[in-house]
Amino acid sequence: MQKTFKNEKILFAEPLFQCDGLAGFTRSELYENAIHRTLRINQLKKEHNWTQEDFDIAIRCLNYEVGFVIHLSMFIPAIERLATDDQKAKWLPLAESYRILGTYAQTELGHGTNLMALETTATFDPRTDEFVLRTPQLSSMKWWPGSLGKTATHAIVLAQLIIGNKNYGMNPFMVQLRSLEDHMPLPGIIVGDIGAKLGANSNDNGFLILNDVRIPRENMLARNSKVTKDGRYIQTSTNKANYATMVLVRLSIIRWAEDTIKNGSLIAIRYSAVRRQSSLQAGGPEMQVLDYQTQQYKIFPSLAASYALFFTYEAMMKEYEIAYAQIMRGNNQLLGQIHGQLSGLKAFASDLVTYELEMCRRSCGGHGYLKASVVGETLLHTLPLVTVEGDNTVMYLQCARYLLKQIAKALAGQDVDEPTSYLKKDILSYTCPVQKGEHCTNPNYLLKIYTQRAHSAIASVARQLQFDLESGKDQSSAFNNNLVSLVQAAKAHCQLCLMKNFVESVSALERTCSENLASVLRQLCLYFGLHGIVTASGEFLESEAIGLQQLEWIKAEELKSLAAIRPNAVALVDAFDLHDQTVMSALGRYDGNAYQHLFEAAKREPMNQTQVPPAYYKYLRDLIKGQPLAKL
Ligand SMILES: CC/C=C\C/C=C\C/C=C\C/C=C\C/C=C\CCCC(=O)SCCNC(=O)CCNC(=O)[C@H](O)C(C)(C)COP(=O)(O)OP(=O)(O)OC[C@H]1O[C@@H](n2cnc3c(N)ncnc32)[C@H](O)[C@@H]1OP(=O)(O)O
Ligand SMILES: Cc1cc2nc3c(=O)[nH]c(=O)nc-3n(C[C@H](O)[C@H](O)[C@H](O)COP(=O)(O)OP(=O)(O)OC[C@H]3O[C@@H](n4cnc5c(N)ncnc54)[C@H](O)[C@@H]3O)c2cc1C
Repeated sequence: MQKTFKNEKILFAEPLFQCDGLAGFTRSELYENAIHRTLRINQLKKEHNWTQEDFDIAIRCLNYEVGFVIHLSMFIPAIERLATDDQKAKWLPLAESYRILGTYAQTELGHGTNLMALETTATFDPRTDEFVLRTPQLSSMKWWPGSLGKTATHAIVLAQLIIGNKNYGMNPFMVQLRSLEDHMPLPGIIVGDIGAKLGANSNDNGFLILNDVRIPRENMLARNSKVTKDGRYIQTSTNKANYATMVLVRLSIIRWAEDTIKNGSLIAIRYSAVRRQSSLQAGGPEMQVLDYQTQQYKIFPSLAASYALFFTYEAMMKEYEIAYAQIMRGNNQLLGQIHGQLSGLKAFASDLVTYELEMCRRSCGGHGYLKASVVGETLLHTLPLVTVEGDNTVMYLQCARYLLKQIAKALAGQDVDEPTSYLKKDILSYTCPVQKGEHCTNPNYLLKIYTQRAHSAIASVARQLQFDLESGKDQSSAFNNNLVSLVQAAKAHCQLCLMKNFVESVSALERTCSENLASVLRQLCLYFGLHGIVTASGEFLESEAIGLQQLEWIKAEELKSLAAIRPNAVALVDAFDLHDQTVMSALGRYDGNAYQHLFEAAKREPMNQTQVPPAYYKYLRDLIKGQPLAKL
């Protein structure tokens, strides 16, 4: 799955990267540890001539529990995408050498989704050839940007550009926040951490108030638009190009989701293989809980999702690289496609993973509630992915907006993008591919069912929108009247994408891998397809892609698939080739000694470092001895 990290031994030989000790760290300790880790990985990269890919894999091996995440995943990519060549020549070397530490400051206390309504302003002052940055009111302050609280010396601030009395919309500005001498905030800058979060507390997400902060005109990142000395606004590319960084991060989130669900399914399956509980025959030996059909039903979806997301990330990375290369040459033809695809898939991947991670946690019984099982921690660390880089509902709607455009083109006989080519088909020409039970054992037949369901969902909401408009609703009311169906259509398209990538990737692998491996992957792909239909059976029936008879066959085949996957389940998670220190879980260690590792973790619990707790002397002793308690 993930390229085996040849440098794993080097990384995990150092106590800094051994994860057992993180439990019990305070926020400040987590924060410092994360910074220390990234800088040490950087040193290892130099000492061992690692590539950038090695560096990235090292961070993934640590489950992104590192510092400078936004500096690396947004600040630097934003300079690469939004700056002119001269600006890149100035800022990139400083950022890449950590001489400046950055954040991407777009979201405000009052707005995160609605970028058009961002309140921070950058007003051009032709007298001094500067921009004056201001967060005019409480709701305007930047709020959430990672590393903003205590670390960033610079921010790419997204602000409304004002020239004279005209607003030219959101543009990016490089703003120094702190002195490079003593790290103190510069004049006009009020900055700090926004406080503890549910998870990811090593990250200092911060707030930023800008009180008439002046920056030189050349600090506006001007690849896509610039302001001349005499105050003229010149747009050299679509202003959507200023959104480019977000598209990249949405792609990264799909891989983040893949990484976390691999961890979750590995822990759940390895633990379910060693956990014995109850027996089916009275007086018989206790069963591995992995042999219960219900346990398989709970955790095999996360196993299938791990592989589905791996194949989808690989496919989308290729699609993104093609689009990005064209966009950087000024050809925005694929911008709408890559935005529509990645908006939807980021939302679908993070929704899928947060749901399946909780199922993995529940499948571990009581021990799933211990931090030492790590599944719960992983879930808390993953929960933000349904919100960051675009709230999932909003992202689905962006995807749906793209799909509506595509189906309109298809119905007008125009060309459509490859990912929506199925919309060219006549919606009435579909026939159910599953005419007998054995058809349900062929992923290609299932793919046709997914295709019809997606096409039907998109066509149906497009018709309803048209009907609402023709019956006199205005555009926004018609849209708001159909948001739920639009989200449903986007999800249907995304689930088709995952199934298509899974089927195509397995058929490509079949040409080179052993038949044994091919049959295991085919089985998992089939299960992924069957399970997806069963869990959304209402939509598939509504689309007439299947009838009740087909659903009955599919449900039966899904349960058969569970038994077929069972013999290979542990091997399929071992194939992730994840180091114990990456998984970190006492329940998911390669050696299977879950109880021993749980007990070792309990012994490391700080409260166990003394036999008698301080509370005994304060409260319990007198209580136990029947002596009256002093006034508390
Ligand atoms: C090297 C790395 C190593 C180590 C790092 C370690 C780990 C990193 C790994 C992964 C990193 C992952 C995560 C990091 C963690 C957290 C990061 C979180 C950071 C953030 O959250 S940053 C803030 C994110 N904010 C948003 O996403 C805002 C969401 N809102 C919007 O995007 C927009 O408001 C909107 C799309 C909802 C609406 O846009 P709009 O107001 O312009 O209006 P329209 O809907 O009409 O759109 C107009 C037009 O523009 C097109 N469009 C919109 N967005 C885009 C886009 N992104 N790209 C291209 N085109 C876009 C839209 O389609 C319309 O076009 P049309 O032709 O007119 O239809
Ligand atoms: C851990 C974390 C890290 C972050 N890091 C950064 C960062 O580094 N830089 C940065 O700039 N930002 C960052 N953010 C902010 C993040 O990008 C925003 O929170 C995100 O874009 C969602 O916007 P919001 O918070 O305004 O939610 P809102 O949009 O207010 O969402 C609230 C509800 O309103 C709904 N809603 C909103 N608009 C619509 C609509 N048009 N149609 C239908 N429903 C709608 C949403 O679906 C949601 O249910 C971070 C956030 C988190 C949690």
